[in-house]
Formats: sequence, C-alpha cells, structure tokens
Amino acid sequence: MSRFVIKNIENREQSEGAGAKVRRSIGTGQLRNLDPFLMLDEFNSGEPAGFPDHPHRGFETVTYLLSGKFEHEDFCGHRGVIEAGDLQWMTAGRGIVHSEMPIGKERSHGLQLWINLAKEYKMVEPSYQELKDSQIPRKSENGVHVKVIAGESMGIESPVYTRTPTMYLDFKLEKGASFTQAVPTDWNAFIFILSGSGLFGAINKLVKGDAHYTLVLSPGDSVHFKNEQSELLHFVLIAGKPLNEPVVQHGPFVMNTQEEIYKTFSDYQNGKNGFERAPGWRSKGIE
Ligand SMILES: Nc1ccc(F)c(C(=O)c2c[nH]c3ncc(Cl)cc23)c1F
Ligand SMILES: [Fe+3]
Repeated sequence: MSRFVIKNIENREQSEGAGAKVRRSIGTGQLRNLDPFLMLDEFNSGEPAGFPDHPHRGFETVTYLLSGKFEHEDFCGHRGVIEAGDLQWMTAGRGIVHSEMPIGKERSHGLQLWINLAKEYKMVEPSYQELKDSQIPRKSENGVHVKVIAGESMGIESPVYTRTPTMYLDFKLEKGASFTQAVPTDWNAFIFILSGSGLFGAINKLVKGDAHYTLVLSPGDSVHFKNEQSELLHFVLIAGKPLNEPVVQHGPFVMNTQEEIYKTFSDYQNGKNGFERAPGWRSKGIE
C-alpha cells in the first residue's frame, strides 16, 4: 500500500550555534520526534558563524554537505574537512566533544540529521563513517538522479552501516520525471524539499510540496513522486525503524531516563565514562 502525505510543515529559519542560521524540520514543536529521528537542520552559514566546541552522547549525527566546506575536529584529535557532496556519519555513542565550523568565504550549506541510538548502543565507543562525494553510490535513470547515502534505491546500496536501520536518499528529478521508491512498511518516513516543487504520496492522492517544507508520510511500502515544473526538484527521502524506547533529551544528550541524563552531565563535567578528554579541551581551529 502506497504512503501518502499526512503532515506538510514549513521549515522556518532560526538562529543556532554561534551566529549560524538553520531551517529546523524534525525537532520543532510541530515535529518534536519522529522516532528514531531527533532533529534535522538545514544549515546555511559562512565564516565566522558555526557550531563551536560542544558535546554529544547517546545518538548519531549525520552531516551531509551540499555546498561549501566544513572543518570538524573532536577531542580525540580526529579532524578533517568535509566538502560539497561529502558525508560524515558520526556515532557519538558514549561521548564526543567536537567543533563543526564552515571554512572559506563560500557559505556552507548542508543537512545535519540526528538519529537516536537504541539503549544497547547509546554507550558504544564513538566512531565515524566518512564518505567523499565520489564514494557515495548513485544512479540516474529517465530524469531521476539518486545518491544513496544509506539504504537502497534503483538496485544501488550504500556501504554505510546503520545501527538504527535508516534509509537516506538524495533525489533530483528533472521536469517530467517520476519515480516510486520502496520504503520498509513499518518505518517512519518523511521528505525534506531543498529546492523546486513536486507532487508526492500515493499516485491517486498526490500532494504538492514546496522548497523548505517537510512532508511526513503515512505508513506504507512505497512512495511516489513526480516533477511537473521546469525547475529541478531536489529533496531527501529519509526513513528509519522506530526504536520504541523512552526519549529523555537535554540538548546534545539523549538517553532513556532522567537519571541517565544527570549521570551524563556529571560524566561530562568530571571527565568520566567516555568524556575523559572533555575537561579543558578546546578545538584548535584552522591551522
Ligand atoms: N547542543 C547543541 C546546541 C546548539 C547547536 F547548534 C548544536 C549543533 O551542533 C547543531 C545544531 N544544528 C546543527 N546543524 C549543523 C551542524 Cl554542523 C551542527 C548543528 C548542538 F549540538
Ligand atoms: Fe555536533
């Protein structure tokens, strides 16, 4: 049975981090949690704005850069530059402190998705899966272009391991193009439109979606979309298997109970249980 649009919400711009601007989709009052997703921000800022030194525990951050350059650096000395088209899938697990800063005169435009981790994985060792643009599988057919960031589309599968089963597809549709994407039936799914406009949902129940809107989909085994405009339609389709666990979030800490959040604050302030390097760490910035 095809999925159809059940919510169509505008992603309004707001300030975040240090002088940065984001359009928040998941994570606002209207879309508090779409289990297993905690937040989706479309960021679009240039130096000196950004996201300076901050911690994470209990979930994953997925940064996908659409244009510009981003430097990230964490308290274990892992640092690097994320460029246009690149992906950084960071499993914060038991604890990461890092900075994420645009570099260069060009504005850095991209998406950051926060995916919750099941109780059994919340305290895993931090790890990264980092793919350059050229390493992300893609396919084009009949005016439909897809980059497979996670999951599978058009017979192409991403190499990314998703502890929380996740599908993350970057679609571009030319005028007149259409496609039906299979999505696991019991997963929560939504579409985030970056540019252009299109028709989405069930073939006999299509809803118009515009740039900077989030379309939450009903349960079902597929979703159909098409572009009838001359402007290229660019959107991401994201779906994930719900964890069905209690969510207790305090900013960048996401656990299952209030006690675990208190413990997390204590670990972060006292440098314990994964935050050993946190006290006194400062990012070096661009060297
Ligand atoms: N706690 C907290 C508080 C404030 C923040 F800004 C952040 C944070 O880092 C981000 C919020 N959205 C973002 N989009 C893109 C990027 Cl690269 C980072 C963020 C954070 F984690
Ligand atoms: Fe971060």
